[in-house]
Amino acid sequence: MATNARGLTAATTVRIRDLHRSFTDDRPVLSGLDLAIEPGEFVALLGRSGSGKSTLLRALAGLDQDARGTGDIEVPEQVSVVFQDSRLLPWQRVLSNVVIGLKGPDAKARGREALAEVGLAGRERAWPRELSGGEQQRVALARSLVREPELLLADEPFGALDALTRIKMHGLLRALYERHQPAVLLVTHDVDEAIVLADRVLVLDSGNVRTERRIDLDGHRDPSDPRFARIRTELLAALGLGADLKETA
Ligand SMILES: Nc1ncnc2c1ncn2[C@@H]1O[C@H](COP(=O)(O)OP(=O)(O)OP(=O)(O)O)[C@@H](O)[C@H]1O
Repeated sequence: MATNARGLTAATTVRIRDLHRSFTDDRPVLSGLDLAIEPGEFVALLGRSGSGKSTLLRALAGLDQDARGTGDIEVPEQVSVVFQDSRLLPWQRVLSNVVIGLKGPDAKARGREALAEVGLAGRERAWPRELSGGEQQRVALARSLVREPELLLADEPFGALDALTRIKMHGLLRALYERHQPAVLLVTHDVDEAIVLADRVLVLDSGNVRTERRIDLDGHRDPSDPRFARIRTELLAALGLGADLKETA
């Protein structure tokens, strides 16, 4: 089987073995976590507040200098990260933000194409402050995808958006995902968001993945579909919430 530069087999994009992370001596955040993500697989990660979702994502992104711990982490060469805030540079125009650090004579053309893909053609010369929160997140997505990542890490990318914009962003992310086919790890509090978007949903609890649910709904995923509702109930139970509390975890 083919292997890439870091020795991963072609059938795996992410592999984590026996991952331990903590910030203090008395309380481990991740304890013995194993995880594999296949190429092009969309995985959502749920868990109560403080369960270690961001810690796991940051470990995969190599951004966890504050944490101590052991374990093997294998990720592909090209990894992009999006956060809840767009992290655009306010002194750079939109197109410059998208292509920042990107090499090659066609960087700007690729940046323009990425902006068109997220519905922002014509806004290349705008300043970040001239865009709405949703538009700024679109720019952040364009900046991630223009690098054609094999792995996209997303830490509550829609957490700060209003409900309507969030639904639109779900459609956009799913369309971008289908076109570019990166593996995705999406951290979210929103159970419905996880079911709408992911192929597989994991629930993190007490330092490890305690529940894993493949989303076997084909085509358009409708929250009013009884099968969707059943999966939601299952995941809410895994989060320790009753069926009557279904908005967020
Ligand atoms: N830099 C840090 N220094 C000290 N403790 C930290 C640090 N980052 C995270 N922690 C602690 O680690 C635990 C897990 O945090 P983490 O942010 O991974 O949880 P989370 O599941 O993403 O939470 P939330 O859903 O609220 O964002 C928390 O108890 C948090 O206080």
